[in-house]
Amino acid sequence: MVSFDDKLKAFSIELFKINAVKFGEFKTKVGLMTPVYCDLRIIVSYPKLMERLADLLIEYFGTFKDIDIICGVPYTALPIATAVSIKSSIPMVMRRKEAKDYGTKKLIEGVYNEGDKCLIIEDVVTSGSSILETVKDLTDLGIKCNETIVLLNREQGGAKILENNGIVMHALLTLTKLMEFLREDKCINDKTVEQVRDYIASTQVDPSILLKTPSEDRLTLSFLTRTNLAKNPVAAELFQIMATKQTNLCVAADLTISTDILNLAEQVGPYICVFKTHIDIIEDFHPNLLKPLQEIAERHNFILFEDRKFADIGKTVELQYSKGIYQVSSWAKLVTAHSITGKGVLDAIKESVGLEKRGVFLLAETSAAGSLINENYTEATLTLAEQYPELIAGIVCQSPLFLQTPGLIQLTPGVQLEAKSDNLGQQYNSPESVILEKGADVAVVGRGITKSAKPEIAAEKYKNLLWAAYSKRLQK
Ligand SMILES: O=c1ccn([C@@H]2O[C@H](COP(=O)(O)O)[C@@H](O)[C@H]2O)c(=O)[nH]1
Repeated sequence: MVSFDDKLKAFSIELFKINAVKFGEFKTKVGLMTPVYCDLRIIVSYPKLMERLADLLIEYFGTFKDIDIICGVPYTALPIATAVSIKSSIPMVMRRKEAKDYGTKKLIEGVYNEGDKCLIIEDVVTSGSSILETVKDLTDLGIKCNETIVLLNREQGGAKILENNGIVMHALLTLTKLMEFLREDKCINDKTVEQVRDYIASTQVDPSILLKTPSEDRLTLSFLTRTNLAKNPVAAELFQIMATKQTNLCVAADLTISTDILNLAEQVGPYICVFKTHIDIIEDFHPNLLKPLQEIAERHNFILFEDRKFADIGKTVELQYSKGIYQVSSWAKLVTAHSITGKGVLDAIKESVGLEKRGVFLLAETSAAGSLINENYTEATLTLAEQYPELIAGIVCQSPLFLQTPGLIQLTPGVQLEAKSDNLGQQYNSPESVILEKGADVAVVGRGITKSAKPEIAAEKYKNLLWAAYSKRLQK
């Protein structure tokens, strides 16, 4: 008789053969490098393999006697849960990621009763946050979720995080076990195994981060937790950079000579998460500036942000964003826009040619004294932002707005230690006050750094002050 381990090994090798598990150098959706990539969505194209997976999950889990329903974590695990449901005859419910905006607005489809015990099915677990999101929607309806069965545990801390939230994880495979099977079969070599092992050790997720539920006020959630709540991909990348580099400092590189811009990027690169430009103030601008600037951004892991403040009719914004000498859409992952002309600006940025991953910060308030923006305008700007969840990375503002939308980022300019204002209406707050009182996630510092004799030392100082204030905010 074939042992369970032998069946699991044969299944693992099949996964490798269909490229559901790959080894090499891959970029994750938040821009980090990983030596192993698992894409289990592909199993839907291999019905026999899907059937084997369902059989293995059922055999591994053992008795279903205490389970009333099963639920797959959307989307990859939905077909897996369907196969398990058919084979085990345990009814399934289905979770929507977003409530429909018509009809019943139900988040959980299917038949269930309050008090039902639900087994959660997932394909791959890293931090466990997707499982927790599904569990939250189920428990809100009175369904009990204490166990999950998953195909692959990436061993990056997810099991502990789930345990902290009262969920026991049963994993068919760990990354270690999978690599063992593949090495035995000579699909991968010792060096690959070493690389993945080092990667696992260096990318452990902090188990304390997901103790709080994602619906909490954004000011109480860590940037790492908020990575999973961001709907815009650049916002997710930015949260990840902030958490990894421990910086929420954006430098405003308002310099007018190309070499000064490049020198500044190099000097402050290690301390910032965002490099904000006004590209049209550069006197000697030539498109040749952009490649080295992007190279520095890549090397120091920060995001290029053109503070263009688009405000024209859609057609003109389309041209300003993607044409002309600056070709902003080809290099700036983030841009700013005014909401004054309404939807057209956002439709233009969304539809234009350029980088695939792009995000917009909408300006809802300004740091300028005597600004004509009023409360109604700010409110209307937030309503407009809600209509473009996948495009809007965040809001530029001066007060703690959108507290219940933790996937959005608050960017606050007007930060300096030395001055309270300049002679043209700019108003400054201290790093501590913008984070703790004004609700900023990312603080923009321009002249406080660029006018300093040693910008790298000033940047390090602002970085430390801003991060300390953010850490204090989390402990409140
Ligand atoms: O309300 C706003 C929106 C944008 N800014 C920009 O931030 C920097 C601030 O530079 P400092 O030298 O720190 O004053 C600058 O690029 C502005 O265009 C802002 O100040 N206020």
